[in-house]
Amino acid sequence: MSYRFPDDSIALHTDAYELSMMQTYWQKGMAQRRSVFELYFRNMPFGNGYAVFAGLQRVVSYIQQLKFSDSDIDYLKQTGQFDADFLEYLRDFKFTGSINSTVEGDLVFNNEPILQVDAPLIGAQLVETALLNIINYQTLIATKAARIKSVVGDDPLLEFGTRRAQEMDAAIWGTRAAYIGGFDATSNVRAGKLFGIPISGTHAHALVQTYMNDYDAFKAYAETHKDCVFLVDTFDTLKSGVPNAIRVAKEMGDKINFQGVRIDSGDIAYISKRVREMLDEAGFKDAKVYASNDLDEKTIMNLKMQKAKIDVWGVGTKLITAFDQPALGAVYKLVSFEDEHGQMIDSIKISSNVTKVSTPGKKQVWRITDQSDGKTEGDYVTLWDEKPQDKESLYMFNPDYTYINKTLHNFAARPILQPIFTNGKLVYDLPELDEIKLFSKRHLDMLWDEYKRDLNPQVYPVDLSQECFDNKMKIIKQVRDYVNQLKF
Ligand SMILES: Nc1ncnc2c1ncn2[C@@H]1O[C@H](COP(=O)(O)OP(=O)(O)OP(=O)(O)O)[C@@H](O)[C@H]1O
Ligand SMILES: O=P(O)(O)OC[C@H]1O[C@H](OP(=O)(O)OP(=O)(O)O)[C@H](O)[C@@H]1O
Ligand SMILES: O=C(O)c1cccnc1
Repeated sequence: MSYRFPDDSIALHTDAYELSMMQTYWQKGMAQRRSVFELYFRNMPFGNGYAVFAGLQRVVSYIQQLKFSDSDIDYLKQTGQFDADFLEYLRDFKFTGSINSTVEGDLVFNNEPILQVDAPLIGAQLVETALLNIINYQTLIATKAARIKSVVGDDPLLEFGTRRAQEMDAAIWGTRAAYIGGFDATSNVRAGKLFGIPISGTHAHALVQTYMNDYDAFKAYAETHKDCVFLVDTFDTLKSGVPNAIRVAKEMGDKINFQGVRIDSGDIAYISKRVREMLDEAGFKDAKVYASNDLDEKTIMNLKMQKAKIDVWGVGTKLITAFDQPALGAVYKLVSFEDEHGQMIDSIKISSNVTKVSTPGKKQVWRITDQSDGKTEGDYVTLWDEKPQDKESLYMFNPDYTYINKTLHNFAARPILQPIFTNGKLVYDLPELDEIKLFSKRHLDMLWDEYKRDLNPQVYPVDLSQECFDNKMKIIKQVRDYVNQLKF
C-alpha cells in the first residue's frame, strides 16, 4: 500500500473518534450548533514555574489548509464506517469558526485556557487532535529550551537535536520552538531556510576518522572553510586534538577564522579548563570552547558550578525529545454549548480528583501586572465578557484555597487570548520569529525570579474571578442535583 497520494491532505490527521462523533452531530442536526472548547494543561512541565507557548504558526497553517481531498473521501468510504451523505458533506467542509489563542512566546500556566475554539460543533470537534498534537509538542520544547537558556545565561546556545528527534517534523518544529524559548541557532539547515533561524555547526568525528589523524583533518577543513571550529576529542583531546588544532590555526593564520574547538566526551569540566589554558598559552584567547554530549539544564548548571571553561553549548537529544518529561498533557474540553433554543449552556467535566474538574464557560485569561514595578502578579481567569481592566481594584483569590487572596489597586490587565480566526477568516498577522523570541524574553523578564528558578519554583497564581468561580460552583451543584435524582 502506498503512503503517497498526489492529493494527500492534513484533514485526516485526526483521531477516528472525532469523525465518528462528527457523523453523529451531522445526522442528528447538531453539526452547526455553536460550541466552545478550551485547550489547557493541568501540570507545569518539568516542574517549571512557567511554560512558553509555541505552535500557533502551525495551527494557523493547519486551519487554512483544512480541506478533505478526493483520496481522503475515497479512503473514508473504503473503511465502511461512514455514510455516503456525510462523506459528501465532508467534501465541501471548511472551518468557519473562531479561534482565540495565546500568541507564541507568551508565558502560559496550568489550568488556564491557552487556546479556545468557538465554532460550529462539527468543526470544533474535528480540529481537536491536530491542535493538541501541535501545541502539546511545541509548547513542551519551547519550555524545555527556556529552562536550558536560563542556566546558560548569555552564552551562545546551539540546537543539535535533529538526528535524535522523534522523526522529521519534530526536528523542524522542535527547532523553531527551541529558538522561541531562547536558543540562538540550529544545526538543521532546513529550519534555517524555512524560518530564518541562524544555522551553525562544527564537524563530526567522521571527518577526523577519514583522515585517520587530527592534523590532516583539521588542515583539510581549514583549507576548505573560512570559519573553523575543530572537534578535538576523536583520539585524545589534550594530547592530540587541541595541539593539532593550535598547530593548524597557527599555520593558516589569517587565512582562516579560528573560532575554537569542540569537546564531545570525557570530563567536560576538567578538560575544558585544560583546553582553555592551552588555547590561551598559544595566543588564541578569543578562540571559544564548545561543548556537547547529552547536555541539559542540570548538567550545564553542574558544569558551571565546577567552573568549566565552556563558551558555547550544543544541546540535542535532551532538548528535542523533552527527555525528562515527554508529554505536556494538554487537553481540549467543551466548556459551553448551544442548546436547541439557541441558548449557550456552560458545561463541565466532573472528576473525583478536584484538580481535574474543568472550569465551565467561555473564558478569558488576564495577565495582571503591578503598574508600579511592571512585574507580573498572577493570572486572572474571567468569563469572556468581564472587563477587569475597568475595575478600581481587583480582588484575586486562589480557587482551591480561597483564604489565599489579595487586592490590587494600581494594576494593568492584559488579555492573553487574542483573536486569530474570526468566523473562519484569519484576523491575526503572524509576527516574525525574531519578534516572537524577543516578546518571550520581555515577558519572562517581567516574571519574579521566584517563579523562574529551576528547582521548586513558587507556584504562580492562576485565580478565577468571583463570577467565574460562582458559575463553576453553580454548575457543579446542578450536575450533582441531576445525578442525585437519577433512579435506576
Ligand atoms: N564534569 C562533569 N560533570 C558532570 N557531568 C559531566 C561532566 N563531564 C561530562 N559530563 C556528562 O556526563 C555524561 C558522560 O557521558 P558518557 O558516560 O557517555 O561519557 P563520554 O565521555 O561521553 O563517553 P563516550 O566517549 O562514550 O562518548 C554526559 O552526559 C556528559 O555531558
Ligand atoms: O549529545 P546531544 O545533546 O544529543 O548533541 C548532539 C550529539 O550529536 C553528535 O554526536 P554523534 O555521535 O551523533 O555524531 P558525531 O560523530 O558528530 O559525534 C554530537 O557530537 C553530539 O554529541
Ligand atoms: O555541528 C555540530 O557540531 C553538530 C551538529 C549536529 C549534531 N551534533 C553536532
